[in-house]
Amino acid sequence: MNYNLNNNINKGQRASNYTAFKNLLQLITHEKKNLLLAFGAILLNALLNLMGPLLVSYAVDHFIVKKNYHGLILCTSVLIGMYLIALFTSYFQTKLMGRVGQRTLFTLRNAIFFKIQQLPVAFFNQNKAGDLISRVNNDTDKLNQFFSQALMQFIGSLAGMIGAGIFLISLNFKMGLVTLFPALIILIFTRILSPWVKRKNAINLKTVGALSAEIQESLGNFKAIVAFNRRDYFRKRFSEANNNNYQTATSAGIANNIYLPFYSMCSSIAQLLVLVIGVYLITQGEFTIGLVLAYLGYANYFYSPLRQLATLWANFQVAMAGWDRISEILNLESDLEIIPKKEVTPASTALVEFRNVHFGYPEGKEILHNINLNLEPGKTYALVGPTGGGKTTTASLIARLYDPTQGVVLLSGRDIRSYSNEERTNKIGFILQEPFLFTGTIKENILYGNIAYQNASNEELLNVIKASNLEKLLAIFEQGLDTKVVGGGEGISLGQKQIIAFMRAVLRKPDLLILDEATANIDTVTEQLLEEILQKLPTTTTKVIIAHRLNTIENADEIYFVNSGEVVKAGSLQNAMEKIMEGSRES
Ligand SMILES: Nc1ncnc2c1ncn2[C@@H]1O[C@H](COP(=O)(O)OP(=O)(O)OP(=O)(O)O)[C@@H](O)[C@H]1O
Repeated sequence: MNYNLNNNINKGQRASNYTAFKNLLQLITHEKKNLLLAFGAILLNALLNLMGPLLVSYAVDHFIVKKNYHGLILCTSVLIGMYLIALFTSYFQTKLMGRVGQRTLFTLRNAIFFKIQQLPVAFFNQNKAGDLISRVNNDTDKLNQFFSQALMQFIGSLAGMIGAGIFLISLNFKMGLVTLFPALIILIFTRILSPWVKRKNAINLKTVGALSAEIQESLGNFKAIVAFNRRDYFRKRFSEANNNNYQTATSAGIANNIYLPFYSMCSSIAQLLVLVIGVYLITQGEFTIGLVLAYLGYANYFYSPLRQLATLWANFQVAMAGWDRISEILNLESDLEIIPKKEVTPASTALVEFRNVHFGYPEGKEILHNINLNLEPGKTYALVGPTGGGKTTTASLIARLYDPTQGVVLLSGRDIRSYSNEERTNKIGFILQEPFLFTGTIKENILYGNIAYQNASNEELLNVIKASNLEKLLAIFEQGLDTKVVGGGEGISLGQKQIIAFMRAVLRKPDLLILDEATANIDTVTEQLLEEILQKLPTTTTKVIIAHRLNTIENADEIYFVNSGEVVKAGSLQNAMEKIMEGSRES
């Protein structure tokens, strides 16, 4: 499956504004009560504001013209009271929506993070961490801004406009239509331009992601950059990404600001129309001054929010572009689904069996071609072959980091796809080529993913470590279990990292232990120690060892040669050596 989020195939799935917004609202259904309260407050606010021009018009025609000061004071008091309540409703909804926005941000970030964690390794192969971070941090924040600041203003402005429109039409139908005509032009203009504006914002968010990916890549590889003196190269790449972001941000800014001048112009035209026609109607005796004032007031109530809407609509486009990028992740499903359990009569006693397995990475050539393989319990297997021959890929299929493109992998006679993740990882321990350590202590790192000893005290754990013959390895670290590990294992040598990863895997007592170049950075004395520990593992533990160092594999029961899509028995170590030499010469 193609998991590349920045690939063109995903663009076809982009939702319209309406569908995107509907999907987004589904995510915040639990905020229904607060949204309704805020909605009520904003409607009340709009209604109170709308009563203003009518009261002013009434005051002019009935109290000012007729010099009724008592009525004027009363009317003014009502007006002040109304504006005070309107102020309170505005404060109330702002506070409420601020909280809704923050909670939405929280929910969204959790939803994306949890989804990312469910996705298979292929997803991480195809996407840059920086871009994913930008989606989790930056794009969700765009939505938060929309929710906490813009949504209710948006609804309030719309409600105000609809109310003002009703007043305009009901006060004088023809004049109302003339006043509202520029709004029709605005609507058409907005509909035509919105997809373009959203696209500009989507491109901008993509370049923010690319910039973030660039930063992440250079920070993650700073040692290589310094060692190879590639600062200039990375500076150039960063400048390019930064420049791209600058260009797209500028054009998104222009796109976002295109509404405002046009809306303002239409608004001024509408007010001019009211004035001209209103003055004409007064001279004809069909209108009063108060009515023209009210008309101007309502035209203002109709067109002022429109100006605000111009900015809000741009915010909405940014938020929807962000939401598209977020939904791209939320809509992904892992293709490593768990299928129903179906016992397969084992063709053999094998712990792991490959039946006609084919595999290729997305958009790549086939790496494994029709492989049939049996790994028996308790035996040690070595996978050897030239660089890039497919050893790690074979091991990854055994551990179900990927599924075969064809054929099936069986674990204890059962399709490996029918095991839950927990069952499978309990049975298989995989020590990767580049072990990753988490910030914490060695204890936390060796217990990573190990439920059995999660709450064990240091003393209890030390006993388990002794029983597993690992105490000599732990002794390499001065502060034992409490040795601090920082920033992914910085400050710890690669060999030491491999020892911690080794202890982590052995302590889980798996049925199958895969060591992928797991001792490549360990001195020969310590390697001998690891070999002894491996020998003392339960007799039923199957071991798969991938190694270039031949002394590591000399005790294997069976050696497999992996190259050019094939996994074949190499027979003796000597034979394997010759095959590797041949394979290397060919490639
Ligand atoms: N994530 C990936 N996406 C695409 N192609 C990949 C990926 N990982 C490996 N490959 C390709 O698959 C082939 C086999 O790679 P693999 O890592 O299995 O080889 P290997 O025998 O373990 O090599 P080495 O001895 O260098 O570790 C190589 O051509 C490699 O470029």
